[in-house]
Amino acid sequence: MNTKAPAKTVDVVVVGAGLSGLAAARTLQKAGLDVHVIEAADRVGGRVRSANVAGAHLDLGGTFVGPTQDRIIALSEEVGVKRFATYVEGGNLMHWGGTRRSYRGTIPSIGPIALVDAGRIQSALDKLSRSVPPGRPWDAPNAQELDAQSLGSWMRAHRATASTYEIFAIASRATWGCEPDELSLLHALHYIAMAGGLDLLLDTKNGAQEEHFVEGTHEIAARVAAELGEGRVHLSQPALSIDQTGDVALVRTPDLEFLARRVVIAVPVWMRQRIKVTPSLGPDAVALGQRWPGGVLSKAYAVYDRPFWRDFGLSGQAVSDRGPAVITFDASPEDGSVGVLLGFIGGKQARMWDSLPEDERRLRALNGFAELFGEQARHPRGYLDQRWVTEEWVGGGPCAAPAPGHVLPYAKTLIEPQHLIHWAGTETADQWSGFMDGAVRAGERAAAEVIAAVSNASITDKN
Ligand SMILES: Cc1cc2nc3c(=O)[nH]c(=O)nc-3n(C[C@H](O)[C@H](O)[C@H](O)COP(=O)(O)OP(=O)(O)OC[C@H]3O[C@@H](n4cnc5c(N)ncnc54)[C@H](O)[C@@H]3O)c2cc1C
Repeated sequence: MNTKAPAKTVDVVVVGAGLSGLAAARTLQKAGLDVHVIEAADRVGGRVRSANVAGAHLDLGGTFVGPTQDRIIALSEEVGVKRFATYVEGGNLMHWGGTRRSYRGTIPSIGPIALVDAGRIQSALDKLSRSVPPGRPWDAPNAQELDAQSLGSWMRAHRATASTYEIFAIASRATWGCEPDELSLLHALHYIAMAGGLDLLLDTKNGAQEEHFVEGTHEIAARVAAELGEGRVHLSQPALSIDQTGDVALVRTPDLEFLARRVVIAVPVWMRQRIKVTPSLGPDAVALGQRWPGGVLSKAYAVYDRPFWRDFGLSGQAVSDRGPAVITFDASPEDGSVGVLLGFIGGKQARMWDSLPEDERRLRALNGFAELFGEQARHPRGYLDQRWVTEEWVGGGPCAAPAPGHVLPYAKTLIEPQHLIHWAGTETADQWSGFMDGAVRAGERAAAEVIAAVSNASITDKN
């Protein structure tokens, strides 16, 4: 017997309550539309998630923001979530080729010759990225040639030294959750262009890691969801199917049905294929969902009585060629009342480490912290890790990592509306795609599309 309530007639259904879907819903509601959000998981936030461990607040997914990320900053300010500067005082550390050294700045000091070589590759990548128009990678000169190469093969063709290659491999693991050989060069360049250059992308001070949020990033999502009002966000309700007939879309979840004038889909691009859409999206749009997989990026957090590394003049920021965490940050609260080390584990290291049992993951992560910061790091008062591939409705992160040859054929279908369906999600942004800022921008852009479409339809109806 079918016990479902009768289909509810609404203006817009938003699929996915990550920052993108929530930003879309907020904009649509402010424009006076009747909006409902359906979310597959039992919580809002998607790739932003928080936890409290041993007195510390931890951001398990999206964490940092920086200059030019205006939309996430504006949204956080509107809902009253405050920011503070990431701790950067003192020396950074690197564990490289079996030895530990201190350095300042973003590129580790692996010796003068290696430093020059890393700078050369960075300049060349930055220069090439400026030839890729944000939001239109297909318009780049030589787009085909750029898409046919991987970031790794390009570095080899440009005779990057082994150290330079490894530095950019670490950046690739932490940025895209994949190895340089797994990523289309065109995608890497487009991503860099959308961030405004490698310095903005990789730096802490004056870059994307400059600040984090006092109450955590999840609080932004939670407050936007609360603002939407009681009964507007439906948890544990994955969109199963969307049937578009004439000017109405029937959206089905396990327990609910909606008849909507428009639908905004704000799920990770590789999750699109789990929703059955009729009429079919068409071969390229279907292939997009299959050929733009999520990367593999995990996090390990250790909580200490104090940020003890600061006593030794260290910032807590480190790079390691051994891992499992290849990059670390001091993620302590603003008042330093407890010490928090955050380690990023990505790409091939994450694939190996993610499959270990929890006690083994913890042991290896803390060994890595101890190699960098000394024996004290082996004994935290709390520990937590997060493996994003294991999240049923996110299944990877931080963003899409398409292989060589997989950008050009499908990129145009990323945001092309399909009859009554509009696309959001950070992967569809043309600035800071892959970041929380891109998620908010994409949600607001999709909402603007819907508002225009619905007002045009109303004018046509009246005539
Ligand atoms: C480890 C890690 C670190 C990161 N660090 C940073 C950082 O420091 N700074 C930064 O700016 N960004 C960072 N990011 C990226 C950032 O978190 C994401 O870009 C952003 O949160 C994506 O938001 P979104 O709304 O586009 O997608 P998501 O957050 O993935 O939201 C999509 C939602 O759709 C839901 N969903 C999926 N399928 C369905 C379905 N069929 N029906 C209904 N709902 C569905 C999912 O459950 C999810 O809630 C990081 C990400 C990770 C994983």
